[in-house]
Order: sequence, then C-alpha cells, then structure tokens
Amino acid sequence: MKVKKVTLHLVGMKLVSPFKSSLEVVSSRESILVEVQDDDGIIGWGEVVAFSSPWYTEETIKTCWHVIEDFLIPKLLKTEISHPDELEYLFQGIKRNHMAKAGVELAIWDLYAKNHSQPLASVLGGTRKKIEAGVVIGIESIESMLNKIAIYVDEGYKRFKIKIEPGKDVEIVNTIRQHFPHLPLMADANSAYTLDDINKLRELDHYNLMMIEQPLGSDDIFDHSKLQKELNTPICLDESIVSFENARKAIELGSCKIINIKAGRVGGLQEAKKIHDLCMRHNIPVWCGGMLETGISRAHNIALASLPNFTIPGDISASSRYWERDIITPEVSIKEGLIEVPTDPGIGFEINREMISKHLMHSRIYC
Ligand SMILES: O=C(O)CCC(=O)C1=CC=C[C@@H](O)[C@@H]1C(=O)O
Ligand SMILES: [Mg+2]
Repeated sequence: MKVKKVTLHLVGMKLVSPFKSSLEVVSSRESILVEVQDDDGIIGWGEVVAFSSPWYTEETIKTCWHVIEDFLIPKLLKTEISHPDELEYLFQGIKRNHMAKAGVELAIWDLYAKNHSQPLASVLGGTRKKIEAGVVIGIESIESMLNKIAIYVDEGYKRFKIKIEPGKDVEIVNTIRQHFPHLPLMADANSAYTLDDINKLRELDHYNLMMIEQPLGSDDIFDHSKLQKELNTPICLDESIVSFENARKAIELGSCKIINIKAGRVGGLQEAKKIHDLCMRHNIPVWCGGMLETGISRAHNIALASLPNFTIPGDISASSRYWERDIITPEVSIKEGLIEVPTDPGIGFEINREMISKHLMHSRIYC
C-alpha cells in the first residue's frame, strides 16, 4: 500500500447530554477524523480520541494535529507499507503521542482490510460475530442515575458502569444495589483516590461490583498493587496502561485483575492486540474502553472487541447514547444487548460525509 493522500477533518459535535467524570464534564466533543487514500483510490478512516484539553491524558486535539501534520504524515507519504504493524517501526522515533499515532494507525488498518476485501475484525484475529454492549452513566443526581439505569436495562445493556469520586461513591453504589441487586455493575474512579482512602474503597467490597476501574493515580501501578492485595473486588486499570510494557509490569506486580484496552490510549490496534494476547496468556480478562467517540472509532472498537479475550462487555454502546445523529451509516445499534460485528470490508460502516460537513470546523489535505 502506498498512501498518496491524507485528509484531516476536525469536527465538533454536541453530546446528547453532558458527561461528568471525577475529572471533567464533557458537553461537546472535538475529534480529528483521519482519511487516508492509496494509489488505487481506496480510502481508510481513523479517529483521534484525544480531548480538547489534557484532562484524561496529556494529549489534546491541538497536540495531535501538530504531531500528525508535522511528523506522522510526512513519514507516511514517503513509505510503502505492506502491513499496519510496520507503523510501529515507522513512528518509533516519535516518543509517546499515542492518540495521534493511533488515529493514523486505525486509518491504515481500515485501508489494509479494504485492500484485502476483509472485515477489519477478521484481519485483527476476531472470532465473535456479535459483541456484548455495556453503557456508562456519568456522575449525576442519584435519581437521574437510577432513571438512566432503568432505561438502559430496558434497552438490553449487559454491563453498567458508573463514575464515582470521593463523596459520591459508597452511598450511590448502595442505593443502586437496593434498586438493582443483581445488576452487572462496576465503578470507574478516574484516579480520584489515594491509598489514604483505603477504608472507603474497602467498603465498596460489600456490593458485589464486577470491578473498580482506575481508583488510584494514572501513572501508579505500584500503589495499585498494594491496593489490590487489600481488596476482594478486582481492580481494572485504564489510564495506567499505555503500552504492552506497562501491562506486563502491572500483571507481574499484581496491580490489577482486569485491563481496559483502548486503542487510542496505547498507540493503536497493533499494541492493543499485543496487550490482549499478553492478558490472555495470563488469564487476565480484558474489555474495550470508550472515549465518547464518533462512529468511526466506535467501529474500530467493535472490531477489536471481537477478539477472544474480550470476555467482559466494554464501553461500547449505541451511537444514540452520545449522538443525535452519528457520522456513520448505519449507526451502531443494540439488539438484545448485542452489537453485530460487521462483515463488509474494513470497518464495515459507510461514512456519512454530509454529517461530517455539518460538524466540520477545519480540514486540510496532504499529498
Ligand atoms: O462510553 C464511553 O465512550 C466511555 C466513557 C468513559 O467512561 C470515558 C471516556 C473518556 C474518558 C473517561 O472519562 C472515561 C473512562 O475513563 O473510561
Ligand atoms: Mg476509565
């Protein structure tokens, strides 16, 4: 494959309702859509999932645009590629900037799969025809969280994640458990606690949570290893796992029993696959995280989650969970809590260019 043209589209989309975690309230979302075209006119799509400000990781939409434009695209346009795994080597001189790299890498995977007339899920090694859908409820009033959970239960979701923070944790979990005693429930703290909060975190052990996601510092696998020894509830790491090497060390230290894999956070689908395989060898189940993304990244997530060790429903919900109208056709929908893995080549969804134009803030072509 020889990429002859790259187009970056910056879009801005309003969420159907604001999403609050312990770190930030997100009401609208900027995303960079990466469109690559090869010599034969075949097009692949990727998405950069960094946010506009560096609250979740250090990257932002602006840093990603800069890194992609000034460093990644010039390398890409100069190089003949036979497989997406070659990008790791091509981009190795550029430190970190995982979300920028992943945006480009995802587009190359889509292009590669379309070039081979294969669904992306198949070329990644996926084995599932359908994946189980999970949904996330941000920090809101307890009444509103209970209402939302009831609606999502009716919609068939298989796993429910709530966001927690100090002062909005045990009481909320306790109330939810009173109303939904058997709900497959987990809590994500986005690093809001320290080891000083160990008694509070121990209280959560009484509520049969599937896991507690990222309770401690985003770069702290050591304290997580201490905490996991004190808790019965499995710890799942999100922000702390930015590479295969992190995952290896976290597993060796016993810092977690579950890992949330996001292709954007780890630099792309190839690294995500490597972490998946490592976890599988160590009996660590994984699930696919979400980033309040458009249908393009959501489609990549569906393909990734079709791999065999994605045994826990991820944060992959219907397009309508976040968007009035998504930018892919058909939109992602849930039937009996399941999402079908597309069988058409590449990501298996059409891109709705009209919707992209509607939300376009800026675009640029490189060739
Ligand atoms: O449904 C989704 O897309 C997942 C939403 C979600 O939980 C998150 C999105 C982005 C950053 C975080 O707050 C977070 C997470 O930590 O997993
Ligand atoms: Mg998380």
